[in-house]
Amino acid sequence: MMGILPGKMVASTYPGLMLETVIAEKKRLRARVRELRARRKAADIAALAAPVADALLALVHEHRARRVACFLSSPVEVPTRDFLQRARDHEIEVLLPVAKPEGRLKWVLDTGAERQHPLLRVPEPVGPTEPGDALATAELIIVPAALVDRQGYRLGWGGGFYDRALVGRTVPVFALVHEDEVVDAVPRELHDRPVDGIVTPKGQFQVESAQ
Ligand SMILES: Nc1nc2c(c(=O)[nH]1)N(C=O)[C@@H](CNc1ccc(C(=O)N[C@@H](CCC(=O)O)C(=O)O)cc1)CN2
Ligand SMILES: Nc1ncnc2c1ncn2[C@@H]1O[C@H](COP(=O)(O)OP(=O)(O)OP(=O)(O)O)[C@@H](O)[C@H]1O
Repeated sequence: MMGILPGKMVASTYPGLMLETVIAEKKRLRARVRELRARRKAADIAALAAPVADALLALVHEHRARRVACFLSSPVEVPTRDFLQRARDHEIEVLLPVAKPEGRLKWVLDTGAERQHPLLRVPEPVGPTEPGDALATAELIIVPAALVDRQGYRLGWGGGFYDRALVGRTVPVFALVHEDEVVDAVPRELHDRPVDGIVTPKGQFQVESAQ
């Protein structure tokens, strides 16, 4: 198999795959997840809001976190707004991401105000961005994903936003996905780092430790 990066290998659950193959496979999987998500019915997604809020709140309490990072779900993601409302009621601060064009995330404390991102198909919070490395002030980080595998390797939407934001983080990071988005193996590149746990509407799971 020849290509633009011949011979560059990837340490992965897909041993021996060329880097270009991993990238193509990630692309194929993202398209597949997009397709499956587009088929989900709004009522089915709405029914997940309360159980997910329970699961996330339990996680926050378990970690005794007073400030967490989460995200404003799109209409096809696991819904987060019930959780955000309950976090507000419990005086738990939630940092929400704003995607900047250079590929970085900025963080805004949740107040309930939001708007549609002008280019991406996701909502974003409205409010002042927190200064400095705001994510470093979160005691627990909940991240979106297209897929996550049982070792905690996640596939995002290819922007590298979370890959960059999570470099060097030491607090627990949990991926929030639909139940059928937890898979056996996600293709890995060297920059990919596993999350510590997974939350689905069925509850939370610790990931299997890497072999
Ligand atoms: N709700 C949410 N907010 C988020 C993200 C996310 O994945 N979900 N992000 C993650 O990096 C950042 C924004 N960057 C993004 C980059 C690409 C796509 C994207 O291509 N999305 C797909 C599928 C959308 C969906 O499932 O609703 C698409 O537009 O086809 C989305 C967000 C920060 N905020
Ligand atoms: N730590 C990093 N620093 C700089 N660039 C990075 C880093 N991690 C990943 N990238 C770049 O980001 C791009 C997307 O990476 P990848 O396909 O793993 O994204 P993803 O995990 O799907 O997206 P996200 O992290 O936004 O959820 C790649 O071009 C990659 O080189």
